[in-house]
Amino acid sequence: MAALTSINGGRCEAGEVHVIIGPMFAGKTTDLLRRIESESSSGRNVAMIKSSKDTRYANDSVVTHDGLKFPCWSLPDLTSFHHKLGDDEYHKLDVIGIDEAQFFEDLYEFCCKAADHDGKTIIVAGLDGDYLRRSFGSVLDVIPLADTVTKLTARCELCGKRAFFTLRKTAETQTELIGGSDVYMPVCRQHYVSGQAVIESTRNVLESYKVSH
Ligand SMILES: Nc1ncnc2c1ncn2[C@@H]1O[C@H](COP(=O)(O)OP(=O)(O)O)[C@@H](O)[C@H]1O
Ligand SMILES: Cc1cn([C@H]2C[C@H](O)[C@@H](COP(=O)(O)O)O2)c(=O)[nH]c1=O
Repeated sequence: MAALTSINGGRCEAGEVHVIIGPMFAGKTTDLLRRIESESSSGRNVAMIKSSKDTRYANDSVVTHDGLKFPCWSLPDLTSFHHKLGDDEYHKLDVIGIDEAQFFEDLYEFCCKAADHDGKTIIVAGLDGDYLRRSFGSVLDVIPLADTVTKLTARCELCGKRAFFTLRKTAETQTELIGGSDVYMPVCRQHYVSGQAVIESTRNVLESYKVSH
């Protein structure tokens, strides 16, 4: 506690890190908004940040797949947040929500500084895995920093069972591809494996067609 007290310039405040993960459509943004609204109703000063890479819906709001909204800072990185807000406003903040956390390369450094040194509560929502079920960005890196981790599930679009994974329906192969239900669907394990096989064989057919024409 002595170390925290001195780090915080005499204020005896400990920060917190809470992480919400899961596939697309699992309710990560809905849960993040609910927690931020509840903190705000308890009188705490809150701010929301989302990645400026996500150009779906509004630029100045975090929006759920059901259309719920909350005003936010849309930023290319998290390091610029303190500077953009200014010292006075930053120091007044108690809680910071981060949506689309997979797109922030500086997530780990930001959470360390904000929670350990500045006494903030950080609530992070993002994809743990990409469409190939590989670790996405730095989301899994912040789990060792976290007080709590919540893994949500969606409903498999093909059978209605619990969905743990996100299937990309198109042939594009880059990791980052912004989209909603036009490009992605949540699926259970069985339908991830069968769906991925169909998409890969379609991609191979398209590739061989390109080579021969
Ligand atoms: N297959 C699905 N499974 C669960 N929810 C779905 C599905 N398709 C659409 N939704 C809607 O998406 C909402 C969750 O949206 P959101 O919080 O933006 O999710 P996330 O941030 O995890 O992508 C649900 O409340 C539900 O109404
Ligand atoms: C699986 C996967 C997703 N994305 C993108 C698609 C969306 O723009 C966001 C996720 O949004 P949500 O709030 O979780 O619905 O990430 C991507 O770029 N690459 C992927 O593999």
